[in-house]
Amino acid sequence: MPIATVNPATGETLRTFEPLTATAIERCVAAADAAFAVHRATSFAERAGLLHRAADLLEEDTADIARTMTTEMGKPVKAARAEAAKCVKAMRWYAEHAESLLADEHPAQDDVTDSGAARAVVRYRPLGPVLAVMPWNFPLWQVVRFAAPALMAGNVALLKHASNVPQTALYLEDLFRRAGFAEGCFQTLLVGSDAVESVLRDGRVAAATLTGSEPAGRAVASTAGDEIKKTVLELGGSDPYVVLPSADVARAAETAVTARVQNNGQSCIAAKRFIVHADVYDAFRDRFVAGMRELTVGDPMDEATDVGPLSSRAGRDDLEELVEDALAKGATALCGGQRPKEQERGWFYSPTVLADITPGMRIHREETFGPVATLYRVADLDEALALANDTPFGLSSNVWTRDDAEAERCVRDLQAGGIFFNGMTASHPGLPFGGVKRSGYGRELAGHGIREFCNATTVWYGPEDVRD
Ligand SMILES: NC(=O)c1ccc[n+]([C@@H]2O[C@H](COP(=O)([O-])OP(=O)(O)OC[C@H]3O[C@@H](n4cnc5c(N)ncnc54)[C@H](O)[C@@H]3O)[C@@H](O)[C@H]2O)c1
Ligand SMILES: O=CCCC(=O)O
Repeated sequence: MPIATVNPATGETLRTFEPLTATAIERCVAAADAAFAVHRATSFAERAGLLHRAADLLEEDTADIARTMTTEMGKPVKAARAEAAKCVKAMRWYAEHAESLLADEHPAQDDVTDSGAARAVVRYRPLGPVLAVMPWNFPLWQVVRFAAPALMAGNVALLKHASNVPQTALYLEDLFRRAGFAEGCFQTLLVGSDAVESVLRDGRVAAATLTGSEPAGRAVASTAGDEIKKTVLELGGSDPYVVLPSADVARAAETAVTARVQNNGQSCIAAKRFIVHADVYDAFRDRFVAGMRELTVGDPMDEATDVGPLSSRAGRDDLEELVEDALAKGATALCGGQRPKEQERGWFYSPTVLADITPGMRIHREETFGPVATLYRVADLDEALALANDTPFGLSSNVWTRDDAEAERCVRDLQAGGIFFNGMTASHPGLPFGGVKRSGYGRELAGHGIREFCNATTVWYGPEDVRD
């Protein structure tokens, strides 16, 4: 795929970029290695000062970078501004909390004594340059939620961003440089995915994080496995949204619309499969479908737009094929089910709700990356949980109930990295984020995220080395 800015609302190619040569990549890896030697020795206070400065600059740049994101991948510009604001918040959160999250740990004195030590501590030390392979869907946020903790821990970053968001990728490098991070601490490699393997095999690169699809995760994890390097994988999701009889159905249906179409439906943690108890099915369906029909689809630069185009022609075509397969096999489109007639250019798809889904349809098991919901009717909680777990993915999940026993049962049985009751899944700097099954492994955000790329080092002092 060429490295280019192609406006998904029009299909027009606006800028193209040459990928870095092998020599230029080598220079970047060498710069990362050199930067790590310096950055790892800085104090938490120094790093926090730099990250706060980056947050301030991003806050000032919000309107411009939001327009760049919208131009490159089509999200409504109001959502792009919200994404930038979330990045500012996460930068400040890690600037303020990293030192305490990575404070030395003190094992129980009994264990210290039993090990023969006078004292022992666990210290979190950085690993080195980390390669970040990132997707286009939240082109700032996906990078910042890795970079803020990584830089605070003393690591440095090499970013290989998705090929359709090169200007956002270059903006990020510039942002960290302007904030005062030393040359080489954060670099954008404008390269195709074919360059990832050799960078990851380089002995100076310590680890990799990938957010993206299952095939990309598999490719990066297998190279990293071969090199015995640490990875974190944040992959796809097909999150269930379960509505049970005790729920506030009106609120559940209203939230369901946002949960499905946020980011033009292209979010890993968007609710995708709506599993509704028979007692409240009709009421939920009618409100949900009405809400989906009311959405404004159109120019993502327009402040009134709810749903813009999909990020690429391939993305729109893949979604369309999933819907057509389902319709051919007996699904019913309660709304949408086709491209909107009003948009002649660009890669738009109408907000869609499909009912009468059966296991033989591709859409039952594959991720729908766009504004398409599948709706299921279930007889009881057992059936809801079985259906919720009948997916290769395990990212997050949503349950609407006011019954504590039902909620406890969901916490015990749902196979997912998150369970959100009476609301929709959303990430937050202070809450760990990640999945199980084919959604990947490892965690981002909170203390879990910052420790992923640290060497938890046991420091053991013998009896003759006693200090106060
Ligand atoms: N779990 C999460 O946090 C999360 C967040 C956002 C997106 N996603 C997932 O990402 C997918 C959509 O994003 P996308 O289309 O950008 O994904 P993608 O896998 O096509 O691309 C992601 C990144 O991986 C690179 N890549 C692709 N194939 C590669 C390979 N063989 N070797 C090395 N690098 C490779 C791409 O160039 C890009 O930088 C969806 O499945 C979505 O659910 C997951
Ligand atoms: O695509 C994944 C969404 C990530 C997030 O909202 O943190």
